[in-house]
Amino acid sequence: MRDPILVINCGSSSIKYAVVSDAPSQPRQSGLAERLGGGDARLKGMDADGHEFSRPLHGADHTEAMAAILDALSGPAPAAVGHRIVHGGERFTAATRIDPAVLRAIESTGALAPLHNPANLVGVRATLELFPELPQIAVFDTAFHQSLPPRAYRYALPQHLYARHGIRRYGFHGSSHAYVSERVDHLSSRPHGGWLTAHLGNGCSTCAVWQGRSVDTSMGLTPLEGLVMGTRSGDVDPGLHAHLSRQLGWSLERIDTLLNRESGLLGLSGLSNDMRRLEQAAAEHHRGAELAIEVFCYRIAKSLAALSCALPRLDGIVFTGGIGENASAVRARVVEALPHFGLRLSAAANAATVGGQEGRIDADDSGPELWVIPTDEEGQIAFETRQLLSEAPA
Ligand SMILES: Nc1ncnc2c1ncn2[C@@H]1O[C@H](COP(=O)(O)OP(=O)(O)O)[C@@H](O)[C@H]1O
Ligand SMILES: CC(=O)OP(=O)(O)O
Ligand SMILES: [Mg+2]
Repeated sequence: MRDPILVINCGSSSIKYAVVSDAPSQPRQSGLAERLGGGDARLKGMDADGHEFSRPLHGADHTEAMAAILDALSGPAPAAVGHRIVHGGERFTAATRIDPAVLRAIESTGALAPLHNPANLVGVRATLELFPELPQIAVFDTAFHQSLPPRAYRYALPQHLYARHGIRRYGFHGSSHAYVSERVDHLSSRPHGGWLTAHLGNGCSTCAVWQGRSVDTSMGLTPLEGLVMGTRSGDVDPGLHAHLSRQLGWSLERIDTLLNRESGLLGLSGLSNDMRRLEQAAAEHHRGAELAIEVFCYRIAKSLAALSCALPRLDGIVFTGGIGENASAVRARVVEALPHFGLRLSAAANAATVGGQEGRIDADDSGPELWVIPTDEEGQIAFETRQLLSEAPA
């Protein structure tokens, strides 16, 4: 039996890890190294015995944080490692065992996910060095969306850009959308239905899922398209780039930094990319925070309404990710901004479903269902890792 699986989710400024066992009674060993590169970098987590720990990382970068994580692991040695890789391009349509050729291919798609793929590879290299004998599996954010039809994945650009350069919409957060859509199919009285899933974390995306398959999603060629995010703008007029370049003389690097790191909730509010901070500030009538939350919610509703066109029938909406699981006021505003969908939110259930609770938050059966389902990207990555290894034993 391939157990347990070490899952590494190496992000732009943090690394999450989990040791996922098939034995459900065990507490899951997991943790987070955050604020990497800063003086206040920390590693927090829970060990194999269920004890919580927190230690300073003293300005550690990704490589040093990976070493600290591998050092902190306790309990049985992992049997395999599953890595979250954000961009798999058109080449990777499913989880794939990592070898030198696969590593080179992931490197070459790095330009399409500059905040993510280079960081993902740091995690891969560190575990390859520490566990050279273990199978290492790449699980791609893009893979779940490979079922998109051409009408959803093609941009209205000349054909050769797609045919020769792979310029198309790919979609991301696939492990999260796959997990919550499968879970709602299991929990709901309307299985195998049409669901809209909203993953609202630091990165945010929506997805339309019909009978277990992704049929459209809000992110595109890169994880910048679509919703307003923590520091990413989401959709802007494509003419903005030329305008900034011609009128303000901005370089491509400057524009890229603006759209990926200085925009979104942070840019709109002028205060923070953190929804908790913005909710506090809005309660004290901070105008920027109020506007940032208003635009954030409206854009989610607009995206859900647009994606509903991809579904023959709408059975319900699922909220997930740090904001989707906790910010009940955001969920209420999104539902309010969709007045034509017959949604009926239960204010009491909505307020009570926070802090990792799973549950239905609609008032009755008269319209589409509303759900909060805490995501489990690590569990989904471990599941796909195990599945690949059982299909193709080492
Ligand atoms: N209790 C809460 N209320 C409102 N927002 C929250 C709460 N807890 C977490 N968040 C928000 O969730 C976001 C981070 O989501 P998360 O899914 O953890 O991010 P990541 O994409 O890094 O995994 C932040 O904006 C954070 O403020
Ligand atoms: C793809 C993406 O946006 O990922 P994250 O939410 O981890 O930044
Ligand atoms: Mg995330």
